[in-house]
Amino acid sequence: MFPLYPTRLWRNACQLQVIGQTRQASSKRWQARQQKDQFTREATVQGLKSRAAFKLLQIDEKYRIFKGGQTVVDLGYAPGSWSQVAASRTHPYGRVLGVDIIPAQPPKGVSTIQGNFLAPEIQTYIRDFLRSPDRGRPRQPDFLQDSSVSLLEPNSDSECTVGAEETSNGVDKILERTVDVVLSDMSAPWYQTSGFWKRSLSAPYNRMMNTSGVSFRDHAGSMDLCHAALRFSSDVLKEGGHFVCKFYQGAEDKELEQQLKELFKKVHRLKPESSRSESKEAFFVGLERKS
Ligand SMILES: C[S@@+](CC[C@H](N)C(=O)[O-])C[C@H]1O[C@@H](n2cnc3c(N)ncnc32)[C@H](O)[C@@H]1O
Repeated sequence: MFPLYPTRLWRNACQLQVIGQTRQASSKRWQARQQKDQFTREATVQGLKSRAAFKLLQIDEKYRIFKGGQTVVDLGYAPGSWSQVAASRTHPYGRVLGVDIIPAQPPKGVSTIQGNFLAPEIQTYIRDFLRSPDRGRPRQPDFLQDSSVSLLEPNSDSECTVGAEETSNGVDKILERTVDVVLSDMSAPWYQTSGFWKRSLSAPYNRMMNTSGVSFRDHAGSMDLCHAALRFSSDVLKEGGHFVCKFYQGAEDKELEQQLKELFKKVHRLKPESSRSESKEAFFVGLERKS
């Protein structure tokens, strides 16, 4: 029997129900928006793990960051569409290492590490992986395998750089800079408390939200992740290597841009067409790491 006069517990229960309904409504709106979105539809058609692929494809179209044979590190790879693009662009001798805090099915041809990139022990593990030049690299071209991202044609000027640019064991012995491209699409994950929660390796988005929706919080969180990605790049990127980093715009992004300019010959700030206009996300591209 419901109490005649609402108790505090009862009022709280009603409030929780309203919050639950609002969250369900917003997740329904999110699903409806996804269904209408042209990039989401295109991603499904092309066998890509998410629409995020098009942001990287548009960046690569503009700045030509990928070549065959490169070593690419993809920070915050899940569900894996950037890694799919990188694997396809660096095919057949390239290697792609994805790192994510949440478990996700590794895309084909991609090595992955699950862990918090901000944790020093995880970074040590990543560096150990990268130090062995052949770890995660295909021994021979995988011509016979049918690529699930066959519609992503490699750049016409692709070439295999293994053995051409590197020292005999593939490692820059002095600085241990083994990486050609660092990508970071990290944004602090927020657990969903209701909605379409699902226990699944192949749909990690269904367990997480990418942002809190509070712009200062998202900006501050993204600055921490970008600074960490930049510090890491400064240790592992080869001279001439490139850096792509998603960030949420705010008061501190100028300082990050300045730091990028110290490390790279050219720095661009952009918002690709496929990035939702209402979102504060934008991207920095650092081209050609200085010596
Ligand atoms: C927008 S999603 C990346 C989408 C991905 N680029 C793609 O194309 O499929 C952001 C990812 O960053 C990951 N992430 C956030 N903070 C992280 C951290 N500290 N360490 C590792 N991964 C992190 C999240 O778990 C999430 O999967």
